Amino acid sequence: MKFKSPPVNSLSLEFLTEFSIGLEKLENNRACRGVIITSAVPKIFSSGLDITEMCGKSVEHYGEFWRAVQEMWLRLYGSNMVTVAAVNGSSPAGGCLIALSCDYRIMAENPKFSIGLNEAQLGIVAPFWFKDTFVNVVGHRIAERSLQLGSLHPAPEAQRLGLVDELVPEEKLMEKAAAVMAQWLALPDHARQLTKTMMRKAVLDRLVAHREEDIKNFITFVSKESIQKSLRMYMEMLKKRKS
Ligand SMILES: CC/C=C\C/C=C\C/C=C\C/C=C/C(=O)SCCNC(=O)CCNC(=O)[C@H](O)C(C)(C)COP(=O)(O)OP(=O)(O)OC[C@H]1O[C@@H](n2cnc3c(N)ncnc32)[C@H](O)[C@@H]1OP(=O)(O)O
Repeated sequence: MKFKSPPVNSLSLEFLTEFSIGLEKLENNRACRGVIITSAVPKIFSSGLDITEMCGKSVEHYGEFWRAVQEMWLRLYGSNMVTVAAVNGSSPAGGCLIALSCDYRIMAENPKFSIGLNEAQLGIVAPFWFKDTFVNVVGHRIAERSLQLGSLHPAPEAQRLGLVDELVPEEKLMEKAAAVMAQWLALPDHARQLTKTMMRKAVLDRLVAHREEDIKNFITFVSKESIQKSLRMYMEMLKKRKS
């Protein structure tokens, strides 16, 4: 799957819905045993959740948007397929969550590309299931420090922390992703799938059990004037940085 929503592959409601439907179709296709996720937008894997979806909208819209974010994660993290992220650009916040939800992460070895859960820098808090996914990849201590600081890690640091599994030159990224996919697909599906479920079930079940409460929390949180102000200021900062 190649993300192609310029300029930055931000995860809008429309993008998330299309992504989830795409994953569902592949999941239901018995001929498809694995998926490599990458980007067709130069230098950007995904800029994370579309901030405009969280600014100045109705309570109903926030609820619909958050349900779509949850749905995407439940499908990807809970997928029976082998999932490989070929991270060919920067990948903050929700973009990082997509990579973290895959079975294996390969990143282009460009130190200008960074990845991490930087929510704290926006004045918002990564939800518990973003945090759980992060902890399952890098461990509690690294996740705690990185989350509190809202760190975006340049590719070499991300590899040192275990946030990505390996770095390769950009031109070799897809070749390497295909080799990793072949290695994972060489195992019998049932054994690999049951093992994956065993490792991920507790974290998936936690969101499923608290899904409606999580939506309510998101709506309450994002509707606060202080949070709206932080998000507006962050968007302004992005635009100013450009000019
Ligand atoms: C108690 C808790 C309860 C519940 C939980 C509650 C809340 C938690 C909620 C959500 C978690 C949030 C997750 C997220 O994913 S938030 C998004 C975080 N993303 C970022 O911080 C990335 C921001 N973008 C960038 O740093 C750069 O754009 C990037 C490095 C990706 C690319 O840089 P480049 O120089 O190539 O492009 P720009 O000129 O900066 O951007 C082009 C264009 O795109 C707009 N843009 C960028 N990112 C976003 C985005 N995420 N959403 C919307 N729009 C975005 C940018 O403003 C430019 O627009 P324009 O000026 O109009 O061209």
